[in-house]
Amino acid sequence: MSLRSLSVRVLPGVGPQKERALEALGIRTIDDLLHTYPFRYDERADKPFPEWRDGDRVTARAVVEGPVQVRWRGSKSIMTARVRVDGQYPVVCLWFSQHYLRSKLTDGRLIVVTGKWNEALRRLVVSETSFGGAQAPAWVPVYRASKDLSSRAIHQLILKALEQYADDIPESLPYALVRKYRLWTHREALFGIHRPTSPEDVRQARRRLVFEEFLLFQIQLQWLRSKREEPAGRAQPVPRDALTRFEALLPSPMTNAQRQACEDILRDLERPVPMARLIQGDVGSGKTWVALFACFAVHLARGQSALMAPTEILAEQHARLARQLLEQAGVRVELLTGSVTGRERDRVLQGLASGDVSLAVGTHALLSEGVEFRDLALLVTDEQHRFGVAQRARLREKGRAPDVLMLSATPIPRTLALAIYGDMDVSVLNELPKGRKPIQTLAVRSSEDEAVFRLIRRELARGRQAYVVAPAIEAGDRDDVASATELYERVREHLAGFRVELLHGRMSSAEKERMMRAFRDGDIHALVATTVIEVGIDVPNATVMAIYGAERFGLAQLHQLRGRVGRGPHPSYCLLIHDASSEAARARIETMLQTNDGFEIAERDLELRGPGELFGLKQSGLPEFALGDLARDYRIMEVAREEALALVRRDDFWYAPWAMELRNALKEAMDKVSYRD
Ligand SMILES: Nc1ncnc2c1ncn2[C@@H]1O[C@H](COP(=O)(O)OP(=O)(O)OP(=O)(O)O)[C@@H](O)[C@H]1O
Repeated sequence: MSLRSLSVRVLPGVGPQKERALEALGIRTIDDLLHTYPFRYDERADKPFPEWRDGDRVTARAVVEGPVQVRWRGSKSIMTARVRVDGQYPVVCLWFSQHYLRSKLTDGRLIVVTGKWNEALRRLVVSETSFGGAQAPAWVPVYRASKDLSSRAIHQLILKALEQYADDIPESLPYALVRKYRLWTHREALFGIHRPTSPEDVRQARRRLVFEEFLLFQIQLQWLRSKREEPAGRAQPVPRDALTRFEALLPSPMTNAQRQACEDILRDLERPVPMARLIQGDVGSGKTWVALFACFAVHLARGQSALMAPTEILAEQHARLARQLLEQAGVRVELLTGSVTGRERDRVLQGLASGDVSLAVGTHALLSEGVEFRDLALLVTDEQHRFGVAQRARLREKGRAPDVLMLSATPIPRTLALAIYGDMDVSVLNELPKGRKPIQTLAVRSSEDEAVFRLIRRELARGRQAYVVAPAIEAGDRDDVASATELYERVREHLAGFRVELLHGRMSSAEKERMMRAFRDGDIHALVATTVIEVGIDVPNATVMAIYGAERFGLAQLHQLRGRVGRGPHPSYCLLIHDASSEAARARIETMLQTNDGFEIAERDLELRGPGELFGLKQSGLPEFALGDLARDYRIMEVAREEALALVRRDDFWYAPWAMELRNALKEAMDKVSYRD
């Protein structure tokens, strides 16, 4: 009999009413019940007596010092006894309706009592008693309850089900996995999570159940991915020495992380399935070089690449770098954006169609009508362009199932990357190029921002440039602009003699781009801006990032903004000007002062805010796990992913008996959750 089809009605004491109450909590079967997990455990602190406070729930070892008295109020009994706690403190214990314990409370007997301390009466109202010196369970699971069903009632039902059906709980994981990771069996884990005798029980039980949960999730992702890989791509004949030849073009050596990512890409290109790889890099870690290597390798294999940026100015920036590095090796690079028109556009289109252009750098314009490649083999895009089905179809028309490389400008914890992009392979750039000067981050109270201006003036006088970011305002654009304008006036006063400009969200994109260009070219000394400052903009001469209202920004945003400086040979500064009063705001600023590492910051962000909040992914299919926690359990996610990959690659996974229970669990999970494409 499968517990998945056994109704909770089989349990003694569950009639129609309880059945309905359980159903309201989503519990229909014994299997549902056993997999209803506690959301916390109430710890029974074993505090020494002098620390007991009125109302505390405490557990104590005590010796009975007689006399035991029982009084009756109607049908209810009240029993009291004098005991000595911890061998020293005399206390009166009180039991309601537990007179049946009387015969056990013999003089001099050691008992362990748990109850609530009443300071005024100096009495402990006992709810649980154990004998023989055994330790009472220290952790009591607490379940999400409803008004019809208390946590305690749910726990009782679960314990009954566990006792009655323990032998019918199947082992869902293949034995080899259970052994390899020394996991508890499914049955042991259920006992551990619902009836722990120590924190270690809960830890082991969780480890096993989270692994299983993540494994099921990853198998689904891998399965989706294998479907996606069905339309065969092609193996690209990249020469063995491609990486060496690329490195010879560079002004300085690649970081180890960059080289590793390039090797990952080479391996992908050589496989006949289309590449789907995400480059996860911290700000300034040099993602563009890696992307350009991929384009170069494809060029050597006689294919064409397209590199798509979210804005024209970023496309220009990439095109310039691509020309600098690759043209000397005979790679023809062209820029194609909305502003490229007329004869110039015709010339570029012709080059793409004939195959003379190996690398097209541009914006969305690359996808528009009339843009034809002779043989588009690689598409490099920004994370923001995560393609929908329609776009993918359009691309397929332009090339034959091209390889795809995606760049992510926001470091996110690896776990989350795996969870969100589990259908892609991930390379991480967690290392900055040598010779970067660390950015000095300082927190300044807004009333003391004179110091900020002193520092900016000093830097500008040295020929450097500065960004000043105006506070983000939730109320909307209008206030945003007003506050930015106000700040702009102040900055102008303080920086008299320098050229200061204002950039805000209500300017047209052409105006914004013009302004950014002027800043990039050094024609503007200080740029006051709302958060429209481009992600990814690379102005190595800028050395100050002053952020007003820093308490209102999220950690990821602060880190992105800070990443706009420290990109050249000069020492740089990030000034967080704030009026932080809330605990959370202070924690964010503190984190920024402590570390420059984007991945660490992302982890902290996740801890402080939770994944749903951080990425607004509630609707977009980031699954919510019953037990697993992406912030805490990322290692388990990594292992689960490897194992899932290995499993789905085995032909017999889909029919062999050893995987039957796992397939059943998978089917159940698939029925419950639906994923985005
Ligand atoms: N290994 C390296 N050694 C020295 N300089 C490098 C190296 N790799 C990249 N650079 C340079 O570092 C700067 C930052 O690189 P890039 O713009 O690719 O960063 P990024 O990873 O895209 O970061 P962001 O997301 O902050 O824009 C560029 O000027 C680039 O030429």
